[in-house]
Amino acid sequence: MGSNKPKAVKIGICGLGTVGSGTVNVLQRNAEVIAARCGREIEIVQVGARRDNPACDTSAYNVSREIFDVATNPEVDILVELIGGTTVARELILAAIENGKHIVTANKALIAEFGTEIFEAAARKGVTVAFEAAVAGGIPVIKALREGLSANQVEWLAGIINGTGNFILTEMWEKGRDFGEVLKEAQALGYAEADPTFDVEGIDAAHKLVILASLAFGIPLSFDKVYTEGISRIETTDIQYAAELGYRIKHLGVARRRNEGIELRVHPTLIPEKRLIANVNGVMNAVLVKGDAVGPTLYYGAGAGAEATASAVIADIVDIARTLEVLPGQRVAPSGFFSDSHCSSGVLPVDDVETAYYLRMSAHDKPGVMSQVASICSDEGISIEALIQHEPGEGEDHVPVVILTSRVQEAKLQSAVRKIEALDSIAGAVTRIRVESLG
Ligand SMILES: NC(=O)C1=CN([C@@H]2O[C@H](COP(=O)(O)OP(=O)(O)OC[C@H]3O[C@@H](n4cnc5c(N)ncnc54)[C@H](O)[C@@H]3O)[C@@H](O)[C@H]2O)C=CC1
Ligand SMILES: N[C@@H](CC=O)C(=O)O
Ligand code: NA
Repeated sequence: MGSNKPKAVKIGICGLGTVGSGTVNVLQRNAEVIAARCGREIEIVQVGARRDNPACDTSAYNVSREIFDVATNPEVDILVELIGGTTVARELILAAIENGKHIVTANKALIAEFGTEIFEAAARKGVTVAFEAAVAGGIPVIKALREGLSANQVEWLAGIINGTGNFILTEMWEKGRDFGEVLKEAQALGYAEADPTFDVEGIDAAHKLVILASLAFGIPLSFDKVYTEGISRIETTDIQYAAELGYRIKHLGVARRRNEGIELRVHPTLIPEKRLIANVNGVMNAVLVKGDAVGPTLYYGAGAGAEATASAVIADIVDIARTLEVLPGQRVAPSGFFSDSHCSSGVLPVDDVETAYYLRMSAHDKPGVMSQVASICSDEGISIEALIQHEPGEGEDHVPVVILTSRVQEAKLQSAVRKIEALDSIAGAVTRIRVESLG
């Protein structure tokens, strides 16, 4: 009598860096439990890597120095792309799809910028593309949005979605460490992107935000429309003033549905310290999603790192393995929506966005300065909700002044700041950081 056990699913892994080696290690260590959950074994039939990585043992596998061998290997059911970037990775994935392979990738840049092309190619070939590891590392937030929250109209989402950035801000706040030194540590720990500018200038978070927004609202992937600001200009002084006012500074991605369109923005943000998300530290990420039916939900976990990310990569492999024999139309679509034109809302220009603001300026220590600033704010319809002004230091004639404003439209805030900076009694530029209550 023959066995009814389904045949193993055969995977090819391309890229043996941080995530690739983590994936090999977790697949080896947890092979039994993964196979039990999957209903079949997962067999690595080929690894594409320029060189071996001492962090994992691939001696039992067929290792090719040419990753495109994996895309053409007739044995491979699923190609796992872990090389990163948007050039070779795009060609590799399109070649693999053309050869009928399913795809698992951790590559947010690629999905955010070329996802539409890749999903269309996959749909034509009846294969699937899975990318849980692309957003918030090990947190199953893509699955939550695509499946767990499918009954909801998502009203907004906000997340700490870059582990490197959160690690840097946390170390600056908790230990007063220097920005550059902490970034180097994040690179050594394998958290940072190949080009760490992506982490510190908000580009990586913007990639992730457009993926989340597309899944949440059914809008096209629109990376070019995200307002993007990073953490590179955050100073320890601002972290300390924010704390004095009862806030933490976090780098946040925000996507909000409004009647006029969708807000898509990533930037440093003051968040009231009593919010759970304000206390998400180190490499941890968290995503808040507000659905009309379920209300607010929060997803928390490691946003980067070898095994945390491997956890998401392998969950995608398991998902595909479970539905290998299912007809393509019966699988969950990569975008979570079967209708292409689910939502026609456009992305709003940042000038239309309304938030409260933290402003820090250096003011001449003489009477009347604050009334000039207050009068400029009032002319733009801005009220001052809180103010910090310390005594000047010995021999100093300028003092730092910190203001928390009411909610104000971006364009009006910028106009007020220009007028404040033009005052003789204000030295240099005004530091501005948005404030979100997330209530
Ligand atoms: N490191 C992390 O914590 C996370 C990374 N990701 C994503 O996972 C992907 C991989 O990231 P890491 O493992 O951190 O990068 P990595 O730089 O550690 O590993 C990439 C590997 O791919 C190899 N590679 C690059 N181009 C190649 C080519 N043309 N042929 C053969 N090998 C090639 C490199 O030699 C390297 O070993 C990226 O898309 C990244 O954004 C996603 C979530 C978390
Ligand atoms: N560089 C990224 C890695 C995970 O996506 C980060 O720091 O979050
Ligand atoms: Na994830």
